[in-house]
Order: sequence, then structure tokens, then C-alpha cells
Amino acid sequence: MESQNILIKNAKILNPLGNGKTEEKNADVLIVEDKISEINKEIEESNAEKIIDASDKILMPGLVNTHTHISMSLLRGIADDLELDSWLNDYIWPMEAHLNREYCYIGALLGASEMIKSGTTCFSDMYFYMDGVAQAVEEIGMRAVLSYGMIDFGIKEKRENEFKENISLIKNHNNTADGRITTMFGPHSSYTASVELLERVRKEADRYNVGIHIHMNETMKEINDSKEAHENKRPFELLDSIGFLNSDVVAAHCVWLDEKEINLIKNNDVKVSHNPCSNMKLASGVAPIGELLKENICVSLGTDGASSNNNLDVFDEMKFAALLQKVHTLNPKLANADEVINMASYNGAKALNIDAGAIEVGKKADLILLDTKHPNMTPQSNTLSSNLVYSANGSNVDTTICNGKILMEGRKLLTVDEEHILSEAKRAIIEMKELKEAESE
Ligand SMILES: C[C@H]1O[C@@H](n2cnc3c(N)ncnc32)[C@H](O)[C@@H]1O
Ligand SMILES: [Zn+2]
Repeated sequence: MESQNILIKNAKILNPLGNGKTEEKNADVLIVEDKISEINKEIEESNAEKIIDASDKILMPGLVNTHTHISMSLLRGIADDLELDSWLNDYIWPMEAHLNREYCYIGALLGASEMIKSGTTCFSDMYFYMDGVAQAVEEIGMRAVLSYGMIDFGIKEKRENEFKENISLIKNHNNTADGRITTMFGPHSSYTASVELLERVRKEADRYNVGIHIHMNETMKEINDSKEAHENKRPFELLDSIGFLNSDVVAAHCVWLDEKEINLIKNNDVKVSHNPCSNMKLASGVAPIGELLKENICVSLGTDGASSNNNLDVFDEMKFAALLQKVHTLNPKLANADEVINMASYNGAKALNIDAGAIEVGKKADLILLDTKHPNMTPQSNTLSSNLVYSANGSNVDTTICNGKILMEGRKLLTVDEEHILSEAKRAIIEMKELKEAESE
């Protein structure tokens, strides 16, 4: 795609400040190549090849989804109303046994289309056949941090294979697609990965200079099993004891934490990805977000896969994040709209070590425009963050820009054929179900 300078005129801008607060301003924004180059009143139109009139629109940073399994969008709705243990063991893993590179590629295109259409410009993924996921990301134009879901269950040969997979992902795709794709190690969790695997992940992450994406403290069962298997150590204590914890670790869920573990997260600057929809749907529990915010821990938002959510709309995630904390603590002030906006943008970018998540000169141009001419956006609230967190949903997003390129305009995807993706996705899941049935016969 040719790069063209883009001028966004007359936008109402909502900018997260990274301290749980936001600022509002009315200005024009000029994008040159992949970056925001000027924010000012009345920027000269001759500076740009493309002009967007944003008079009735809200401009904010593209949302960042810090924990998902994008190709699981193919498995949307295959098993609902279950707890994590049975959901994974009895339904998801047997189905995932029939995945291949092609299905993961199609699933990633499907998930990425949904994300772009609901205002997400960057996601952090942990899944399989990541070469196919990388191809989808490259084609569709999003930003992504990719990791391979490493599971060894203590088996040495399996462990070797998991390192081979994740290292080949890093070697082939780290810092590719004009810098849009970076990579991490993705040890699935401390209940599916052995201590040997986790120890080696820490060493290899340092060697390759990439981060680590892991599920942590999701269910009460996980805590009890960890204590039983590891001399009474809770999951974060176990990881601390092997020197695993560091500021490059993104820990998804973090639902069941005691005070000592919160201190470990804080002292090691571990980044927390909060996934309220998945935690509610799988009845895992309520993450202590108020305690984490009090300690200035970096909390961002993730949808988890579309099979435990069941969509990838970070606007939904923002609203649930806010409402869940309020009802759980009976404190309406907790997880206020400004804080939640910061989680979904600024903090997400910080957790993933990408130079986006705010509307500032020099940042990557990952931006979205929401149309306010919708009944659910009328009348406007007193603050833009209230509008965006409590009233808006992903389908109010009109335009999505990533790395200075327009991926969606007027709700039309520009880099891919949406209809083709939908029909390919339907075909893929039918084929997978047939494969699964043939196997059980
Ligand atoms: C990478 C692996 O993680 C699994 N997976 C998806 N969602 C969750 C969750 N909430 N908790 C644990 N594992 C999960 C995927 O189904 C895949 O097997
Ligand atoms: Zn997950």
C-alpha cells in the first residue's frame, strides 16, 4: 500500500495520559507516513493527500487487546456455559487438535476483521500455527505481538518441539511487516508448562530480547493445584522462585491473587492483562483491579479468545471492566471511565512495548474515529470518556487507522475482502467439525 499523508480535520480528541486521567481537545491531526506529525488548530490542507472531515466524530487511540487467541474466532460458540477446566479439556483442546496452518490463517483474518471493525489496532496473541497468523496480520495491516502457546505437560520431547516452534516464530517474524509484528514467548501457564520449560523461557527471552505472555492465577483450582504440586507455592511465588518475573512479562487474568503475589507483581513490574468478560463467562472470579491500581500496577485489557467471550470487541471489555468492579466492591467510583480508557489504550501499548496508545506527536498513527451520529451516542455525555466507555460499542467505529494506513473507512474494510473471509471461516469450521466427528466414529 502506498503511504499518503492524512489530515484529520476538526476532531474531538480524547487522549489518555497514562496516569488514569484523560484530556479532551479540539484540533486537527496530521499523519505523515506511520506517525502522528502534528496536532494543531487549522493545519494547512495542502500538507495532505487525504483529508478526513471529523466534525461529527471522536478521535482516540486505537484500542489495544493484550490477551487473545485470535484464530479461536473459528470456535466461537462451540462450548458455552462451562467452567475453564471442562471447557478446555472436554471441548476446546479436542477441537484444536484439528487445527492446521490454513485454518489458523483464516481464523486470524476473521478475528482481525472483527477487531478492526470494533476499533482495535493492536493485539497480543498466544496460539498455534503462528506463521499463518503472521501472514494474516501482514495482509490485513494491523499491529500484533505474536507468541506460540507452549504446553509440555512435563514431557521432554514435547518441550523441545515447543521451543522450536516459538523460536522459529521469533526468527521469522520479530520486527517484520514494517515493524507492525513483534514476538514474545508464550508459555501457556504454570499448570500446563513444566518448571524446566518456564526456566528456559526466561533464559531464551533474555537472549532473544523479547517478552513473555502467560496465563496466570485464573481459577481457584489453579491456585490449589499449584500449592499441592509446588511445596505450597502459589503460581506467582513459583515463578518468583525461578527468577521468571520481570517487566517484560504480560500475565493474563490474575484473578486470584493474595497480598504477597500483588507485591511480587508490583516489585517486578509485571504487566497485568485483565479479561473481565472471559472471567465472568467461565465463572473464574473477579480480579482485584482496585488493589492493583492502588499499587500503580500497569493493568490493560484483553478479550481472551472469541470462544470464551464470545466477541473481540474491546469496547465491551471496557464497559464490563468498569461495571464488574463497581458491583463487586459496591463502589461506583472504582474503575472510572478515564481509568478504563487508559487500560484499553495507553497501558496496553506500554505492556506490549509499542510506541502507540496515545495521541501525541511522534507516536505511531494507530487511531480510530467514532461516529457520534448514532442514537446510542446522542446526546453526548459530559465527558468523552463517559460516552466511549458506557454508551459506545464497537459498531460506532467509523474509521480505523494503523501505522498510518487506513484499514477501515465508513465501516468498509479496505485491505481485505470481508465477505470472502466470512465464507472461508464458515467453511473452515464445518471442515473441522467433520474431522472431529470422523475421528470419534
Ligand atoms: C493457547 C491455548 O490457550 C487456550 N486458552 C484459551 N482461553 C484460555 C483461558 N481462558 N485459559 C487458559 N487457556 C486458554 C487455547 O484454547 C489454546 O489451547
Ligand atoms: Zn487466554
